[in-house]
Amino acid sequence: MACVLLLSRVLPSSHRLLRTSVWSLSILLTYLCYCALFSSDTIMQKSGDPTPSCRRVLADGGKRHLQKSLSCVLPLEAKQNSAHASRLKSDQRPASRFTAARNDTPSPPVGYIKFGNKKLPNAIIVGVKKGGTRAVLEFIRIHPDVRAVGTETHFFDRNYDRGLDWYRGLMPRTLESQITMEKTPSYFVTKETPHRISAMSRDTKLIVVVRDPVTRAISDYTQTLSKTPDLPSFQELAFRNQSLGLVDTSWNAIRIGLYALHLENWLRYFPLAQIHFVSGERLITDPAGELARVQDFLGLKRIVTDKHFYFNRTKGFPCLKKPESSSSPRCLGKSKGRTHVQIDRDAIEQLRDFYRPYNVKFYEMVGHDFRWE
Ligand SMILES: Nc1ncnc2c1ncn2[C@@H]1O[C@H](COP(=O)(O)OS(=O)(=O)O)[C@@H](OP(=O)(O)O)[C@H]1O
Repeated sequence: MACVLLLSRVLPSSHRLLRTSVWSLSILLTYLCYCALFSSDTIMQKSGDPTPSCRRVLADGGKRHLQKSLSCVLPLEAKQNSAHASRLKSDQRPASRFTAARNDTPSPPVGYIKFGNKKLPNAIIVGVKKGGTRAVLEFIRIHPDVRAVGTETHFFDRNYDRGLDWYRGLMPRTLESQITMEKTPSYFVTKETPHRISAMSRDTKLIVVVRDPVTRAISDYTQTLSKTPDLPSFQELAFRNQSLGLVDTSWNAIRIGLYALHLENWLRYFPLAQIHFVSGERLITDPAGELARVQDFLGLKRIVTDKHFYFNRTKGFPCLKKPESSSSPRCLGKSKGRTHVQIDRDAIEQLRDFYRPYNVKFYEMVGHDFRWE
């Protein structure tokens, strides 16, 4: 622009035509310079790679923004694996598999790194509903060699038609040394499930969290009542005729507690040694002890120990201690540990009498007395 002004001063005023041409040329040149300078930014915006807010973070380049920058470019799975990688690091475990993510060596763009592969589960928590399945999954998945699907997949009971590739797609990525897990408590009482799981792999390890069937039924009812307030009373549903002590075994809350019957179906497809039973009661009084047995069963080093738990008096349950990376301890949500509906003693006694022979049979089958009295 300065050149143009200079030119227009030195030229005589009679050369108006020439001056107009120089002005036009200068405007054109200015426009071209502008385009050349700012075109790269325009292209980045159009390609839509980072979101605008992420672009700001990336442009800052400050160290404290690195974490946020990663979350801008990493896909969800890579983020989870990145979290897992840092967890391994804090456990002082070898980080050799994660060297690709270090920025002191040349590496591909972070957004394209994917750790491990999606594998079908090696171990499944198959039941029982309201037994304490969520607690077992959340406790075992703090083990660095375990990765799990957070939600219940219901593949083997409701989604079987979608096929194994769909199921595999739900799984988190795992490294060779890690095991994949999921939990869906309704599997234990679904007739087709044992056969379907054995068709996927006869080596699948199965975990069943069992709890006194009477307390379990009340817990089940309490949950349903919280969603359906106009439900008939517990007694109305549990008995065909309460004065005669006739229990209604067609009611799911009762049927689920017939553990011996359901187990018979599983034993047609899996040896007992491949099924591990967790005591729902001991899971509350001694979570570390139960988790030690779960880790042994899964062939894992005992890494989850009593140092990971504390008893939360307000909640009335064990919770996970505050992890280094987080500001708050981890207790299970409000849907776990609801105050149970009060059921009269007679009804409870009748149900205890009803379940006793099934419980005894179950203790014999598994070789362990759970002492539900
Ligand atoms: N640590 C800890 N925190 C909270 N709750 C715990 C814990 N350990 C076991 N439990 C018991 O788990 C019961 C819920 O069982 P599930 O997780 O299998 O329920 S569900 O089937 O997934 O809905 C839940 O049952 P209710 O107390 O009847 O709600 C708990 O008693």
